[in-house]
Amino acid sequence: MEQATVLVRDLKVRRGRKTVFDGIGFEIPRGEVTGLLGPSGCGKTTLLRAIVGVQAGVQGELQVLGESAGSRSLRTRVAYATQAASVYDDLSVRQNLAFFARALGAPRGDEDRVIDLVGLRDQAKQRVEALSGGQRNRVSLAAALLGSPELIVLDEPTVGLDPVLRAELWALFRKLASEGATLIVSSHVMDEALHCDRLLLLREGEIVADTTPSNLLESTGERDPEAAFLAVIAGAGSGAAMPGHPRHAGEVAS
Ligand SMILES: Nc1ncnc2c1ncn2[C@@H]1O[C@H](COP(=O)(O)OP(=O)(O)OP(=O)(O)O)[C@@H](O)[C@H]1O
Repeated sequence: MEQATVLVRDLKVRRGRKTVFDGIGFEIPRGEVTGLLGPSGCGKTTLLRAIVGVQAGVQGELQVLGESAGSRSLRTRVAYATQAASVYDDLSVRQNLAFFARALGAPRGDEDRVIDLVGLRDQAKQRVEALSGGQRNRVSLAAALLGSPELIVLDEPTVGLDPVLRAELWALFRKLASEGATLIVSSHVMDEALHCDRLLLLREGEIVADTTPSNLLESTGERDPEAAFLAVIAGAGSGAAMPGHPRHAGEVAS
């Protein structure tokens, strides 16, 4: 069997006094878009931070592309775009990306490739401070795509975007996956589930479903992901999803 891009076993994470995860496990296959979905505060950002190796207080097994999460050798193979755009306001879009490209050792001219990918060619010469919030976030996303990383981790990349831009970004994520990249995309908007190949549904630090969009709808008998998520939660509340119980591909707590 092909090695999973991300393999998590008995993961425990403490943040301050709070236990955010108390023994979760799952695998993320290569070349797919996995949606990490769940309500605000359920642990999405904490899990993404653990996967990219920047979260403190982590215990358990966490393998990324065959290495321990956060290993030095993963620096250029794994990209992470946080919720808050981390870009320089007083530089233009192209200057920002040229700077990050040099820092990463990305190929010459890679900034223009990623500017085109995120649809910011017309804004390339504009200073970031003059962009809209959604455009700023796309600069951050473009930075994550520099150097063609194998694993791309995106924390709520579509938040605050209009429906047209959202659809364009999901089309981009699908294109990157079709070219072989593995994407993990978090969202608290359940409708975004339908764009993903796989879903990890989180609630209060527990994986309540590790499934596909079609299995989620089929197993709950619901038509839309929001209702399906609520049905899964209702099932979890009845004791079907035990805390820390490792779930298998396609399994839904119901
Ligand atoms: N620095 C911190 N110290 C202590 N607890 C924290 C810290 N950051 C987050 N938490 C707690 O950890 C839990 C998970 O937070 P996390 O940010 O991972 O959730 P999330 O699903 O990404 O939420 P959102 O969708 O609102 O970004 C929450 O209960 C939160 O209060």
